Amino acid sequence: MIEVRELTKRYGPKTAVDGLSFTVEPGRVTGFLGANGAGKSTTMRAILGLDRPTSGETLVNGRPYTSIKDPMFEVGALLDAGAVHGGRSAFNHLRCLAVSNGIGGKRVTEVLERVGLAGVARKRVGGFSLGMRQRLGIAAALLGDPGVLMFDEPVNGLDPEGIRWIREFMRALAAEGRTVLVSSHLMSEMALTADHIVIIGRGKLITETSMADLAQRHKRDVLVRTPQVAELKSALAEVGATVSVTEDAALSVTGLEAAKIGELAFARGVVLHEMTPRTASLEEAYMELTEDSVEYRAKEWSAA
Ligand SMILES: Nc1ncnc2c1ncn2[C@@H]1O[C@H](COP(=O)(O)OP(=O)(O)OP(=O)(O)O)[C@@H](O)[C@H]1O
Repeated sequence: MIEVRELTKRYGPKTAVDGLSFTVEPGRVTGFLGANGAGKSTTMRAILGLDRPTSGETLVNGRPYTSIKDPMFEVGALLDAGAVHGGRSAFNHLRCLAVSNGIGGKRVTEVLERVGLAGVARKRVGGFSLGMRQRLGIAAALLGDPGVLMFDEPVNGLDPEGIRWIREFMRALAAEGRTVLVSSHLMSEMALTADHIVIIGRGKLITETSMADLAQRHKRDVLVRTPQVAELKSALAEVGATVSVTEDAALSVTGLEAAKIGELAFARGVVLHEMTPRTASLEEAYMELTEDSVEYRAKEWSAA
C-alpha cells in the first residue's frame, strides 16, 4: 500500500505538488493521471525518497521509504528506462543490481524470463530498442519480488505491441495482489489499464475514484424512443424529469433512471421502442474534470 498525505513540494517559487493526499491499494492497478507538469513525477520521486517533501509525507506499507531497511524487497520502480549503462549485457546489468542487494543469480534469470528477455540476456543493452529497455527496467524493479510497484509513463514512445504487453503485465502484477501505481497523461491509456484512478491538476487532487464510478458520475441522459412521444413527455414532466426532444424525435431524459422510465411507461400504457442510458466517454469526463487546471495553465503561459 502507498499513502500520500498532504504532500507539498516546492522548487523555489514553483509549487509542483500542493497538499496532495491519496491512497494506492493492493490488488488493483491505480492510474495516476494528469497533464504534463501536473506533478506526477514529483509525487513518485517523493514516494521513493528521491525528493524531500516541503511538507507532508509519503508512506510505503506504513513507513517512509527512507526508513525501509531493504527497499528493493518492498518497492520496485521504473522511472526512466533510458538510464542504463549501454555497454553491459542485460544479464550483467541485473546481476550487478542483484549482487549489491544480496540477491542471487537465479532470480536474475527468473526476472529476465518473466519479462521475455531471456533470449537476449547476453546481448549489450546499448543495442536494445525502447521496448526492450522498458522490459529490462521492469525486470530490475522486480528483482526483489516487491509487493509495491510504480511505473512513470511506462508506455511513452512504445509501439502498439509494446503498449499491450506493458498493459497486460501491470494487470498481471495487480492480480498477484501487488500494489501497482502507473502514471500517464492519457485517459485513453488508463481506461484500458487501470481499475482505480487518481487525477491531479496543478499539483492538487482533482478526484480519486474507480473507473466504473467515473463513468457513472458522468452519466448524461437516457435516450428513449416511443411512438407516443407527447404522452410519455408529459408523463415524465409530471414526475419531475427533464425531457427534450431530439432532432430525430427521440426523448433525451435526465433526472430519472432508465428502470423508472420503463415503469412509468408501462403504468401509462406507453409503448417503448428503445431505451439507452448514455454516459460521457471517460475522455470527456477527464476533460471536464481537468478543465479548470488546463485553463489556468493556458493563462499562465500566455501571461509569461
Ligand atoms: N527539479 C525541479 N526544479 C524546478 N521545477 C521542477 C523540478 N521538477 C519538476 N519541476 C516542476 O514542477 C512541476 C511538476 O513537474 P512533474 O515532472 O512532477 O510533472 P509531471 O506531472 O510528471 O509531468 P510530465 O508528465 O511532464 O513529467 C512542473 O511545472 C515542473 O516544471
